[in-house]
Amino acid sequence: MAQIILGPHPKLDGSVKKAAYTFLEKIQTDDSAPGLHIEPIAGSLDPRVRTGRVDQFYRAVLVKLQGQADTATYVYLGTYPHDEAIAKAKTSSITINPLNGVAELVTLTPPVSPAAATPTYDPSVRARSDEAPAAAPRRPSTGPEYPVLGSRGLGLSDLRALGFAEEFARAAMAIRTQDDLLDLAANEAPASWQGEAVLDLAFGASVAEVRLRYGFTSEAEQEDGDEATPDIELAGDPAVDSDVLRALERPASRMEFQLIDPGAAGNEELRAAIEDGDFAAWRTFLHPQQRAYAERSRNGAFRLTGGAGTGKTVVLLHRARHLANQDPRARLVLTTFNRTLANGLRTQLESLDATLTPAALGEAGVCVAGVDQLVHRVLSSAGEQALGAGSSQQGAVQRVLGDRTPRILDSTSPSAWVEAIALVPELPAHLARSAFFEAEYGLVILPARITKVEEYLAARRPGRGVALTRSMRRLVWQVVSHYRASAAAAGTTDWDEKALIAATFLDGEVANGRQRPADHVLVDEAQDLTPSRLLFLRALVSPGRNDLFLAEDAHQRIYGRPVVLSRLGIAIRGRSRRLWLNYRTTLQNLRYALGVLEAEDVAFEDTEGEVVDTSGYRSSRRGPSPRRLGLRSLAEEYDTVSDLAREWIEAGVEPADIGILCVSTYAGTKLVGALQERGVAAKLVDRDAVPSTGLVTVMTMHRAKGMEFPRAVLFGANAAATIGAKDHSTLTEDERAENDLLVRSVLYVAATRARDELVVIWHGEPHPALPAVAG
Ligand SMILES: Nc1ncnc2c1ncn2[C@@H]1O[C@H](COP(=O)(O)OP(=O)(O)OP(=O)(O)O)[C@@H](O)[C@H]1O
Repeated sequence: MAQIILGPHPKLDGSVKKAAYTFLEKIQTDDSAPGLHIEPIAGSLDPRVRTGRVDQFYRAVLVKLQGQADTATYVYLGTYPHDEAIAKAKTSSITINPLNGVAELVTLTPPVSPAAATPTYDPSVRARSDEAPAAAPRRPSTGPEYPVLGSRGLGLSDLRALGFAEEFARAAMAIRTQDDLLDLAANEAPASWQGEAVLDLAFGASVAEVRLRYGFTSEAEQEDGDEATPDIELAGDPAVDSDVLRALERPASRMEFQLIDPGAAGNEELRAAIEDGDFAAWRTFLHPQQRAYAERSRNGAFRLTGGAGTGKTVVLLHRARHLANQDPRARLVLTTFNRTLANGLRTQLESLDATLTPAALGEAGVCVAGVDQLVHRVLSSAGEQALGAGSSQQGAVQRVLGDRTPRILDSTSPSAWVEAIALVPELPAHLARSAFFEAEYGLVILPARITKVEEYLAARRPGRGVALTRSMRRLVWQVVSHYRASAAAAGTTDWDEKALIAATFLDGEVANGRQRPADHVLVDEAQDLTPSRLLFLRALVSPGRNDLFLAEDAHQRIYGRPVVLSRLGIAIRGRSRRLWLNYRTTLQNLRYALGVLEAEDVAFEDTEGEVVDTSGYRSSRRGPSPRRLGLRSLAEEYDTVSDLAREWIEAGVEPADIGILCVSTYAGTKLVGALQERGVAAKLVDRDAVPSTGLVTVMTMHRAKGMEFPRAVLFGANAAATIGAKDHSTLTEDERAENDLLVRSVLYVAATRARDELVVIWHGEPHPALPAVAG
């Protein structure tokens, strides 16, 4: 038995992939098998380097680490044609960065004098990843030029103290534009952490923050206010195998070195990494911050924030796997805003680890479902009898809604508020609106479990814009009573009521000595959840270690209204962290998308009631600026988008990887017809449908939440496009401000779906929320 660590290695030709995988698999079983020919190379500068026979023409390059251990560990550095492999083997080595303890691949240069070989860093390492951008030519910069790092008050000594290689640090200090620094980081960084950390510094992170982000300082030290000087002891001796093995486990080393666990899941990981052309790096190479959030134990509810594409979902998936592996008896819930998004999570979790046990709510394993599906399961398995009044006490239904029948499983009609409002004609016009009642009911009345007018008269209404006098409150309560009475008569509830009844039922079960149905609850898209749904999620799990983990991005709130968790009794204080690095979009597309959020008097609040700041969000990839195409008519828009799709398909893009995002299902249906007429096969992907190979994907901007496309088009982005409220002119001032945030969030979600190319098309005037310049 031997262990394999995948190190930085170039992508393999199709012909040799299978042989390389078989070779590594055999090493795992028996590294002394004669056919493998694992041998040292005469004249190699690092005596630990070996080559092995993959087939007649190809050799693998490996570093063998054993020390006193019973089994050897082989770090795989790639498969090359014979002569290239020998040359590589002669000069490759793995060293330990003396300043931060990170393991790095280096190319040794033969000593001129008898002194030891000196390491130089191997830039070919950067060619390893499928995801690595092609080296973009340095282009003349259009923006102001200044030494990027110098203007942030950083000097060469700061970079050297962090552990950057001298040559790279000098080159970085000389760079005068962010774009050139992106090129340098992508093509010349000696190690992954150095490429990312230099960009963090350029985008505003301090030296102390970089130490924390890459695990050179622990969170505890940082929280104690300890600036943490580099611990050189911690680095170890690169000549000692056990020290190198320890260094390979450091979070920043694991950005490019990955230990393959023995067993089925590990073998699948190995196969995917070697054989799969579309190998998804997210399954293996986490950013140290992502790893910390996926693996660190938390003493209570935790909140992870981050812009679109920063890997919040990836962290949740890895955390689910980590917790499940730590305790196979644990009952995990992985949930999100709706069923469509939950289906996406399930597929991704399976691709991360097919060996995880899918489970129903309350069983050991991972239960993946939308929040409302979970609510429904709790209510239907409890049964209406158990939810209603008992002989001695009120049931959950009565505690939430006051006295009524326990028939609740059907859904209240969407027009119910309009009907209830009509029964109270004294209500002033600015209150006689469904939007007001939905908000008042969902944000104030339900979470406080108010069932009587006196309670409502005394209720606190934090965060509600509209002030209410006592007499107004009485009128509002009359409407609420009508709403509840007609729903009781029909035996219906809305989804917020259902969620709160389920939460109240679960709390009651605990009071009766029964268990809550989950041990860990992981939530994606938490910014879209209403207070009742958040209270339901809180009620699924007892407060304690690793109980509730919420991932959110306030800028992507396209359904709910801002909610402050502490007002719901969900304590996060001190357990909230942010991700900065966008893995999905190019910097150009990201800048454009962030432009959608920037306007005077526009502020987005997160679930701690803080205004969200976008400074520091960045991508490591460069690409073309988004194209903005203003046309004269809808027909021209159709022609243009058809030509674009055809052009991309002819250039080899899979049609389903082209996402055309529209403002409504109606616009999408018309567009699919127009594309077909122009010879482009397309599919409207609605609700739970999924994209189909061979057909261009058309979907609404809302439905695009959680998706990504190598090529994305925002279609029909006209000034008159109806994205939020149907009739803007009838909105109150507060509602207009709320609607403006919603529209910006929808456009931000849509613009951040593009991986490589983004095109924005409209006719007439563009939507005013769209930035006037490309990214
Ligand atoms: N460590 C990583 N290495 C490579 N790719 C990554 C990594 N982390 C995330 N990604 C990729 O970045 C993209 C965005 O990740 P993910 O969907 O988890 O982000 P998100 O923050 O949940 O985005 P959104 O809020 O827009 O839904 C995905 O393609 C994902 O595979």
